[in-house]
Amino acid sequence: MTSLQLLQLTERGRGLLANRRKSLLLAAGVLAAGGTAAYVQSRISSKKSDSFLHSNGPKDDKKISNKLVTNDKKNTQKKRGLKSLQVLAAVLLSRMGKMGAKDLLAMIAIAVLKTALSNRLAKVQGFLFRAAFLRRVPLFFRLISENILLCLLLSTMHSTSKYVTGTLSLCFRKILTKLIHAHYFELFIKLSFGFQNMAYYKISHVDGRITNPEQRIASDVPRFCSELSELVLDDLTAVADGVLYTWRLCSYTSPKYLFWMVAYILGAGTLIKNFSPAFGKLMSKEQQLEGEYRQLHSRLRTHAESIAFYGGERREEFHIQQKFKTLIGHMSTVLHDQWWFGMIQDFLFKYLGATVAVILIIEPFFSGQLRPDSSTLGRAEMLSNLRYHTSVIISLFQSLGTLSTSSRRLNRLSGYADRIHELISISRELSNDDKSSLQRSGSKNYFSEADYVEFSGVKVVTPSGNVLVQDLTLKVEPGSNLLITGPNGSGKSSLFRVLGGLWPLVSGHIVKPGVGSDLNKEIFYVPQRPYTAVGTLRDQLIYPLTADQEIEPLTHSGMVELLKNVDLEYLLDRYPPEKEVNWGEELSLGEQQRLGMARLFYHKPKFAILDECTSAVTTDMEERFCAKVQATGTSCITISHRPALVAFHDVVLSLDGEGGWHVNYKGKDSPALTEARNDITGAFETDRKNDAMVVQKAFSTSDKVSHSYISEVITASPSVDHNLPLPIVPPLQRAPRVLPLRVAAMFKILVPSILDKQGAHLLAVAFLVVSRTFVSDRIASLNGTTVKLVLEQDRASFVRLIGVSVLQSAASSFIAPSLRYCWCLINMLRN
Ligand SMILES: Nc1ncnc2c1ncn2[C@@H]1O[C@H](COP(=O)(O)OP(=O)(O)OP(=O)(O)O)[C@@H](O)[C@H]1O
Repeated sequence: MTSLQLLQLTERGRGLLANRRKSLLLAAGVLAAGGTAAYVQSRISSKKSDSFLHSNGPKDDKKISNKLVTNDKKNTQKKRGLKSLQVLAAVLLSRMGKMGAKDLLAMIAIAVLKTALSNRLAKVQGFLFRAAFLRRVPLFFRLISENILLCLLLSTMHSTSKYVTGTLSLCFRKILTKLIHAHYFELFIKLSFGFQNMAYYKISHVDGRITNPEQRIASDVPRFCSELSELVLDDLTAVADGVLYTWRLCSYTSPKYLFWMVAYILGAGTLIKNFSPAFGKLMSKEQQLEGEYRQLHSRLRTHAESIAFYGGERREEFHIQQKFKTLIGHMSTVLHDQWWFGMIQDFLFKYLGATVAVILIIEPFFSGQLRPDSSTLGRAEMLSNLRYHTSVIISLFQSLGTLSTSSRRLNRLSGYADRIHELISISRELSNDDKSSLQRSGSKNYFSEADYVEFSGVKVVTPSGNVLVQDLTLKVEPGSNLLITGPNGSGKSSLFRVLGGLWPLVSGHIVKPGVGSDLNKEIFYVPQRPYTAVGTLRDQLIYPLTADQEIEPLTHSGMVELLKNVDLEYLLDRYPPEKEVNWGEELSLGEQQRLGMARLFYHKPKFAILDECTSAVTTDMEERFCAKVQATGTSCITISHRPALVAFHDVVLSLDGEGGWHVNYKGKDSPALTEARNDITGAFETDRKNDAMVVQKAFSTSDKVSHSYISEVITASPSVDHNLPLPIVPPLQRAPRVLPLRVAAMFKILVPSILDKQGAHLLAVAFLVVSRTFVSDRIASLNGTTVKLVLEQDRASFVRLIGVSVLQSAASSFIAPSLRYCWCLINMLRN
């Protein structure tokens, strides 16, 4: 122990052993008192819960059961959060691969290097004191250069650690996002079948347990990953610091210091744990509200045109403002909780901890256990040791503090972990449902494969439990065409949701082509609300295939042919072939529907489900489309309210909206169907008229009305005399204002804005920044005074100084979190 060589034992110091005994006794007393207090507290709480269980009267029972349920809920939620965190950590560790392992190893290396460099820096700074005290100029300059080099290395380590934390967080994000996407989108393979699990659809449209899954994927995952990797780095650094500084401290003086420190940290940690708000729950709710707020904005964007035509912006703004207000209210609560809790935490672990550290280092000099040598060299050594060991003990306090606050950070992380884990589990559960509906071929309700479509005893039930169709039994042979009619909301589209596997098949048996293969190969769905994908015109036609999935690549002449079928060939002149266009915004609704029809001609499926997909196109186009589809050998299953389409179908299924249904077969029980077809097809072939032509003709016969109105307006308007000179409007002129007037105008704007909420916060920030500078200056001067008092052995002044130091610690621990709080409030108000 070289550092002790210059610190001699005094007369009073000889009673060190006796003092140690006293300290041990005191420590044992503190522990016993703490244990008794904890025991008494646990007895009281168990008595309370006993009294909950053995209460009298129904009112009491209700209160008690409510309380128990709330407590149980809180505990289960907390436990569930921690369990989710464990699961996600295990997933990340097992899947992070070589890159993640490299990052983790780099983090460990950085943590060790940082600790070693900081330790060396503290030592060099101690040596600097000694060199200055002994006036050894060359040594001083050598130490200064080493100091600069160490600072450079430390700053390099700092930014490298930030970089590695970022890459590790990115690696975690990739793993989690891939895992979520796997359940959210991907096909699963069963025997030779693949089957779309469509969890992305079911989560939002069927299941209802998760709202805003996109918020969880796009916001919760990155936040969780970056906070987790930061926590890993901080804890690794704290462990490396803790190990090295404990060893350094034990080699400097008795392990009693360490004991006191650990006792202090444990005590403070327990105190803080009892105060800590439920940050996990708060974070989870914040993300939920953020998601809801974001969703309202994306709804506004999607329906901007309709809202603009309705002039509904006030109403939409009101909704969005309400949601924003709720979000801001919650965020203010979180900020407020973080503020007061950060204050207590900073006070106990940072500032008061540093003061306790200084007392532990200096106290032996006053108690006489250690005394500086009276020689100049002895004093210089003492200064150097004091400087070094003070930073050792402060760093040790900080590392222990970091470790003890990890539980709070884990608690916060568990909020995110719970939401992510829930999304993964529900997606997995929903995809497993699909698997089981395939596997249940022995049971009553299942899908099987054939080249026709058949429903046997199928029941269509909405996710909310309403029965739309009861025991439907119907067969559609290839080459036959089915028309489905019925009032709005009777379940026409829902029948296809069940056929396509979007909604579960609760009862009955469905036979269809392409079970397990891509549904659109055999049964192609053309919806009423057209969908245009991101990409070129060619991409629209081959959707959902991509260029590399095409079996027969679509040539330019093929594209012309497809577009001609739906009168859209002009699009080829309007848009260059490679141009990616926002088709949903640039094409009219009818054009989009026609593009959807052209897509059907490209895929040439066995069955086409046409769900009112021609509602926005002209009737002649609709008829031509139906004829063309049938000519290509595709069987149509059409939902339509237009009687003209009856002619193109052999079977009509009518739903009554109350669970009942009725089937009419052409030529069998309804000759009207055949007649209608003959009539309409005849008209279609002989006298096919464009709707636009019909409207134009009708309009031209009534042109009297329109002309009379226009001519009335023209005759009522005053005539313009072109020779009359126009009046000259003088340009606006402003006399330049004098400086005092300009300053006064500026104050007129500034004063009210300073007096409003944001101005008050800005003033508070300015005040806090000035206070922080003042307090930092006072603390620096206190450190200098401490050394002076040790040299002068002025114990009374030292005790006073410690009192002042505690006050300043309290001030510092108020200032830093308050600054953060005010700054966040300003940002929130600015948003
Ligand atoms: N995700 C859902 N959750 C609960 N109910 C739903 C859901 N989707 C649809 N429904 C309900 O199911 C009923 C049938 O809807 P469906 O879309 O099948 O009607 P439709 O017969 O096609 O009507 P339309 O002729 O207006 O297109 C409606 O009352 C609708 O409100």
